[in-house]
Amino acid sequence: MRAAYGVETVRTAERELMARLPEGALMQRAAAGLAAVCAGLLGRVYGSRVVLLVGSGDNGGDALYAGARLARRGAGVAAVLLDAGRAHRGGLAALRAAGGSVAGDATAALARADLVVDGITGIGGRGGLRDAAVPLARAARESGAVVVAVDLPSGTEADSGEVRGECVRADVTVTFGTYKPGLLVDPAREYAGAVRLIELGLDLGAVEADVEALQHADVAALLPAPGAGSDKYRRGVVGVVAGSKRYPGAAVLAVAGALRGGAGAVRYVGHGADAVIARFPEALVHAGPPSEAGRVQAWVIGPGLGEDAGGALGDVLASDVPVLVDADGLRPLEPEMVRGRDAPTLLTPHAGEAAALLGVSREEVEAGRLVAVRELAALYGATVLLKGSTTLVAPAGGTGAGFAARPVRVNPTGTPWLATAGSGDVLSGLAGALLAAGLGAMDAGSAAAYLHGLAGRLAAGGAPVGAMDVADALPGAWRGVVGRGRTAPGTPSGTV
Ligand SMILES: NC(=O)C1=CN([C@@H]2O[C@H](COP(=O)(O)OP(=O)(O)OC[C@H]3O[C@@H](n4cnc5c(N)ncnc54)[C@H](O)[C@@H]3O)[C@@H](O)[C@H]2O)[C@@H](O)CC1
Ligand SMILES: Nc1ncnc2c1ncn2[C@@H]1O[C@H](COP(=O)(O)OP(=O)(O)O)[C@@H](O)[C@H]1O
Ligand SMILES: [K+]
Repeated sequence: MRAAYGVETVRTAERELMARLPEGALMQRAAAGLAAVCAGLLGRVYGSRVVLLVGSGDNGGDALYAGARLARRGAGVAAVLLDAGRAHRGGLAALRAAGGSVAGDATAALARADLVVDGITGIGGRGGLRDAAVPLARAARESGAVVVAVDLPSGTEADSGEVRGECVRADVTVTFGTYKPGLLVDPAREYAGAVRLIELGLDLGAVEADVEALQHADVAALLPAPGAGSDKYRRGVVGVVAGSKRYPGAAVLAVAGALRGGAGAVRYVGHGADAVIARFPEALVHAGPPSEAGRVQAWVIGPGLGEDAGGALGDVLASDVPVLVDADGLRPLEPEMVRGRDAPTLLTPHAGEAAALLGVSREEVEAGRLVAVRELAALYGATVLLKGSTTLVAPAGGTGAGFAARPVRVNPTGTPWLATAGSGDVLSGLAGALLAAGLGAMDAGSAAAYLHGLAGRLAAGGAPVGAMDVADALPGAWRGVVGRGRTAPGTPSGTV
């Protein structure tokens, strides 16, 4: 599990550690790690040109001390100070002592740079870059130099992943002590590039993370495997209420996801029965209301249902088994239809559907995904999986302190190739099968998103794919997770 902690938690842990270490030791650890990453990126340090963008806090201090280390190895290091009177004094003295300088002309220095170190703001930055820093962020981006962000790309919000206005776009972010939520969640994640963690020795073992990301080994441990005593009922029967005369394909895709998710059997209810049977003769189909379709261990309702989702929705929500509500099933959904349920409910909106449920704009949801997913989980008292470029899963909750303390999961495996019609239907079926197998709603949602992302990558291989290709790649993704997860835990390449 990869964990990310918010600013207050990081500051508390840093204070506790600093009290046990000589003064400045932590900043030296950070600067040493930062300088080592920069040296690796430069290849040859001697003779290279490094520009430090230095804000007035400790983030700038890290940049200055790292710059001093590079200057001692023969790099030409120039610091651009945002506020000359407030730059970190010790760091500036160290840079000067090592032969570095303060740049007179920032634009000229940036134009010649091989590597730019962004030390404008870290966890102390608030509310987007201030005016004086904006042209520097732009010039860094346009310089063609490698940009290394210190702790966070300046201009991103550490706790929420929000980006307000101009922001430094980094090739690599060297973060200290722990990941911060903003490094894992879009839109900020996109600005961070590849993220490298430098351990500082913070003691966060007893603290609940704010955001966490499953890794191969975590998912491998969650996925069900049939045993000698298994039969189709014990493996879990999924009921799928999806598709309509207008959208029969959604039924096929949701059933495909459910079958590849390990369901012992799939009961399909709706107007897409002929299409479902033509593609999946193993499906059991039923024309009547869901409550008369026979026993299931979980329901999936919504993909491609069209306008008349209301009756069937009431029917499945009245059941005593887990229910996943997606797409058209979300439209008639009111909080009170979900809040009183004893069995888990998992809602899987994309940003537009989440916006409609919250009564805000889609842009607002996309700009503040963490806030939106937590709000929805509180409003509906349900687990919520918010789809998109970084899919998030928030635990069912109320508004109490206990709720706020539980981590939101972020999926690290996604790929933009998944943004294709019907791929969400596959995800619904897949997550429904995991619910039917007995996984809790958080685990079912996050393991499904993980496999779905991997399947998208496998199917795409760098070229466009359709939703059925993603479904067909699920067994390969499953095998990859189970096989690798037991021997060599790790994330797929290219993800944080
Ligand atoms: N506390 C510690 O023990 C350690 C802290 N470290 C570094 O210290 C950083 C935190 O330092 P600080 O608390 O001094 O905070 P920062 O250096 O992140 O930022 C605070 C400074 O930036 C200015 N500022 C705030 N918002 C701004 C904006 N939107 N645009 C431009 N300037 C803005 C403020 O006026 C303030 O001077 C971490 O991110 C990390 O890089 C590391 O050295 C590791 C050890
Ligand atoms: N930019 C993106 N990067 C990664 N994944 C994405 C992106 N956009 C969409 N996705 C994923 O693609 C799937 C689309 O689902 P959805 O929006 O429900 O579409 P549909 O209703 O057509 O199936 C979701 O799993 C979502 O997380
Ligand atoms: K920074």
